[in-house]
Amino acid sequence: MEDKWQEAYEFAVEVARKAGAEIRKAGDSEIKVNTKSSSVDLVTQTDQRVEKIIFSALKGKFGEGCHRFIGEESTVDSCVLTDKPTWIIDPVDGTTNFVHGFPFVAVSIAFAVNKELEFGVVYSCMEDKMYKARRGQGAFCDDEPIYVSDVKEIKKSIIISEHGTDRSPEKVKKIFSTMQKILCIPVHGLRGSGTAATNMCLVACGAVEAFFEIGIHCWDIAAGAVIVREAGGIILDVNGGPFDLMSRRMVSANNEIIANRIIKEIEIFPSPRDDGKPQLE
Ligand SMILES: O=P(O)(O)O[C@H]1[C@H](O)[C@@H](O)[C@@H](O)[C@@H](O)[C@@H]1O
Ligand SMILES: [Mg+2]
Repeated sequence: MEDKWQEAYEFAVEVARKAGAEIRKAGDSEIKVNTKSSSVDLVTQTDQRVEKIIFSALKGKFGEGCHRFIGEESTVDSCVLTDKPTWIIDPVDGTTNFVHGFPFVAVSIAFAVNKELEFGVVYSCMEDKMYKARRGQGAFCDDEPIYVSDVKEIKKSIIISEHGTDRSPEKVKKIFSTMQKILCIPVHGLRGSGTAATNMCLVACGAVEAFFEIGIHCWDIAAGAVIVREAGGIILDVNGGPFDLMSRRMVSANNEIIANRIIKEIEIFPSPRDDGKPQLE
């Protein structure tokens, strides 16, 4: 049977690598910082320019007719998944890191058809590491197969959590209360790279056991979701239900035991969905 999406997958890897090179060479002139949802939710000209580069490469190859595009800096098509082939893109995941020269910045490109994620590509451009996965065909870093950790005891785990860009006191209180409860299980450690896409790849390659966050967006996690699953991991909603790409919350983990142990400690707070539908409790 013809494999319809292999060419698109390989092209996405090429585009991610080129986009990463553009990020690396962006000089100080481009790091003119603007803000979005809060004074700490940063965006730069590089975010906008690199998204344009990615979009024009994909539209040039696949046309604008039947493919839809969801991108952090434009969301020309609203964040509603249809059955149409849909690209879900974060051109610079870890923008704050990029502005500060903190070396974890990723290009995240995911592709969905019939509302199912077909492949994900995450290029950690400062590390020059290419993570990728196609549904049902395994996960890779620089073409080497990667697998989640086999740790089942929470007290032998490292957990990643991020505080996000919302600084409202009630949310910050819940985020840090959750972190405190997890830290004092105790786990071996808490970490965070500052980019959700990279955090998910760290789960996929077994460097950490889980990453959870409330407040991320579909473009931050769509590619990482494919990579975690194909590396043998699991992704759930923070309430233990099924993962919902547009819900702006998730737990990704090496196995169900670790995922459910983390879920027990998470203090959930509301976060408006990417697709505008009412948020679940
Ligand atoms: O760099 P972004 O694309 O804005 O996403 C980041 C976010 O800024 C940061 O606060 C964390 O939520 C990360 O998990 C996101 O990837
Ligand atoms: Mg992002």
